[in-house]
Amino acid sequence: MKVYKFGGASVRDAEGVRNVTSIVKGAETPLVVVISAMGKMTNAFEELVSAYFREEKEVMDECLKFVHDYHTQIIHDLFGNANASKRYNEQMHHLETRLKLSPSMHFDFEYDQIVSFGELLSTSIVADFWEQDGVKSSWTDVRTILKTDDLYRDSNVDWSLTNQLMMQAFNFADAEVYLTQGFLGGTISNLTTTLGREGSDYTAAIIGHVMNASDVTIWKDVPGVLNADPRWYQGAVKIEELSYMEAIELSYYGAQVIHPKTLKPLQNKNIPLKVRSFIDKEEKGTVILERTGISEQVPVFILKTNQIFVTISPLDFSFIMEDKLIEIISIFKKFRVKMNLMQNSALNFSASFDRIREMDVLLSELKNNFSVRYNENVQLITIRQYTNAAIEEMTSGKEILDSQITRKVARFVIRG
Ligand SMILES: Nc1ncnc2c1ncn2[C@@H]1O[C@H](COP(=O)(O)OP(=O)(O)O)[C@@H](O)[C@H]1O
Ligand SMILES: N[C@@H](CC(=O)OP(=O)(O)O)C(=O)O
Repeated sequence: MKVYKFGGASVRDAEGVRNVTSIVKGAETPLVVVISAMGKMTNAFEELVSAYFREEKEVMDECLKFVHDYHTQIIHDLFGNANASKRYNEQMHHLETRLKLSPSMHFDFEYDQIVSFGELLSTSIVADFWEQDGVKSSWTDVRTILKTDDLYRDSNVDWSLTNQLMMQAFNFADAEVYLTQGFLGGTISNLTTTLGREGSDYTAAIIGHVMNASDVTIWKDVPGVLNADPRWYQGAVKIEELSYMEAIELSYYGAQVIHPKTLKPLQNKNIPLKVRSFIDKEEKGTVILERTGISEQVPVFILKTNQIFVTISPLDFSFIMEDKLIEIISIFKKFRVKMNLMQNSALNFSASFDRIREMDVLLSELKNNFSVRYNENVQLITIRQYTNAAIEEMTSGKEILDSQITRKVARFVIRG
């Protein structure tokens, strides 16, 4: 069997849904199709859940209207009638009922219960459209078969339970194509969880792993994995073939095209991952598989923007030794800070990480025992297979706050 994953950009409007439908119609079966929330709906749901949590009724209503209008426009364009998707109406009803309850005090829990509707709504619309358009498929609620712990917003998969439930559900007895949601999971008590932002690639890999897929394809708005994000770097070139190891490194350093958790489940069973374009369907894309050596000798550039760069030093002029490191890292772990770069010297520990919601609380906790200096809005640039020319191109005329250079990789924290 095969797994196809379509992200938000591929289903951001009715034309996108039709395009995805035509790809699925031309696909080899048996097939499991994983779909994310439409367009940027997860961001819209994040605003909705924040308003809900703060009990700001007017903002909530505005957000909900935005979500509803966005989807009904697509339904209208697909079916010629904005009220034509029964499954959408049912899910919308569940969402509205949920929003009438008072929120608990657990933001991450509430986040998952509400933001998950992005995927539930999108797959509902697609399922109804496929029914009308003659694509025989079965809509599956992934929360009932992809079981996780209750670490809301970043849940961990229970592989043994998932294996058992998923194998039973995707048995291909009743359908040749299953349609399900990316990004979501469910606890054993049937509460909704999410796998972390942009986690639908990971869902496809989990399904591929459990079902022993022959391959997994993630359909993107780019021709494949390029040597840089084309939105940022003009003249980016496609990489035909990558080893799992290289791909893991790229996603680890922050190349947004593949979610970092995606590669491991596939590598463990030697299942190739294809990255293909839903725009240019003739394009072969990039294949990621077991291979030795490095692909092409082009430098690969990875940019992470909007970073916080913090330098932490003990108040009493003591060295940064293991005990201090443990203390600092425990605080970071508590706030779920994902460090993208770290460095230490005799008296300082520095790290670059993505901004978090509770930034002020994190800083004040660190300040209890350390002196803390930080810069906001910095860039972290990673160059794999760097050359002097590539370093010059990325850093010339810029203020470098920190750098790390190893045999294969050069990394720079740059102001602004
Ligand atoms: N090395 C890279 N190669 C290709 N695309 C990249 C790379 N780095 C970043 N990107 C960006 O990743 C985007 C696709 O990922 P994403 O938007 O997360 O897709 P989806 O929402 O479909 O999962 C592309 O539009 C591109 O701008
Ligand atoms: N909708 C979720 C999950 C996801 O992976 O989406 P996409 O495939 O569009 O990146 C998010 O935006 O985080």
